[in-house]
Amino acid sequence: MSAMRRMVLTTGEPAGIGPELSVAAAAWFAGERAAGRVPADVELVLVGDRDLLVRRGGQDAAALAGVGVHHVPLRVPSEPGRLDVANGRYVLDTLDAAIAMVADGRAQAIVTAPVHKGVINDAGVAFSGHTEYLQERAGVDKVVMMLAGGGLRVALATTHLPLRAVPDAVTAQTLDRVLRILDADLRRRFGLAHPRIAVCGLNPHAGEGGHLGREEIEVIEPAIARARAAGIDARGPLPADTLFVPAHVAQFDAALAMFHDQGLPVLKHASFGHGVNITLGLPYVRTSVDHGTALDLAGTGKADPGSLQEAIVTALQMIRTGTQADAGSGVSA
Ligand SMILES: NC(=O)c1ccc[n+]([C@@H]2O[C@H](COP(=O)([O-])OP(=O)(O)OC[C@H]3O[C@@H](n4cnc5c(N)ncnc54)[C@H](O)[C@@H]3O)[C@@H](O)[C@H]2O)c1
Ligand SMILES: N[C@H](C(=O)O)[C@H](O)COP(=O)(O)O
Repeated sequence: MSAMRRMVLTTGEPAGIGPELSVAAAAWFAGERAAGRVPADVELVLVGDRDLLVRRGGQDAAALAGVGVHHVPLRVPSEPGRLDVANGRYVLDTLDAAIAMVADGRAQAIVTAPVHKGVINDAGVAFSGHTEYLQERAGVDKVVMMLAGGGLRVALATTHLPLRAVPDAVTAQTLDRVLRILDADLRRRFGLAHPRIAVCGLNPHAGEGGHLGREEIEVIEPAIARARAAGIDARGPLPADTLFVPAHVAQFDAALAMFHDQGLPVLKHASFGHGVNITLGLPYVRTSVDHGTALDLAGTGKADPGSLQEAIVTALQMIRTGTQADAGSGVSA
């Protein structure tokens, strides 16, 4: 790893709150560095249209002088709260620029402000989310979405899928890969020596012994058994409705939910505005906010910057922990 550690922050959908939060994050970051709470050899580079950032940044815009800005031009002018499909491609341009920077070692982490999935699809590009886009661009067969906040870590076996498609996507192969990636990155990127993973069932009451669905018996239990045989401390399948009660939460380091809205409502209830979305299994660190584009708040200055700040702090911790783990195992990063 080069002496300078660099995080790139993609500034997100231009009509949303991403640009103003990114500039606010730049101001906060510069203050943290000046106060010595962020090491002097850590750099933040914003990726987006420079004029847009200056306009949306308001009084924080002066902070742009203290961080790097990698200019990516808007395709058409952008107004707060008004999506324009012509800028769908702009959003992907910012992601591609960030990917190029981690791919050639200029940066160690990507932090993403929120994008609007719908408008990118309306622009004619099939786009499920950053998670799937980064997986494809990195050329890896699987990554894992995990959100952290409020004392919880919740990973997902499936991500942005119609609910109707979920049971077919919960396969032996998927669970095997997800459990291995989750265990490996909890060790390498979070420094947990023995991660405990609580696995949710898919059906109510984890299938009620097969009376409310057989996925637990036929797919999830065998995957847990294979994981355990491989040295992974996976437990379950457990009923998702009670897995998150406070007395149980202390007994595991991460929960694995079977689908998006099984796990994320719990996490967002516990920590909305301060949670972090993390992609595990990439060859670099990627974190993001726990919220979307909030078109209703864009340009008002009322959006809470907490989650983006947490995403930056988490990315930095993950870089550090990964570097220490690699040094300990003789891998050069
Ligand atoms: N990381 C990401 O890129 C990401 C994450 C979640 C959702 N999204 C996308 O964002 C778009 C809009 O999604 P949505 O409307 O379901 O969710 P949203 O998070 O944009 O908005 C939900 C509610 O939370 C409020 N809110 C959101 N962020 C806030 C903040 N920082 N401070 C204060 N209040 C905030 C909004 O005003 C709104 O009332 C969708 O296209 C979705 O896919 C992107
Ligand atoms: N599933 C995420 C959430 O609810 O916060 C969000 O849609 C972002 O996903 P990507 O990081 O894949 O864009």
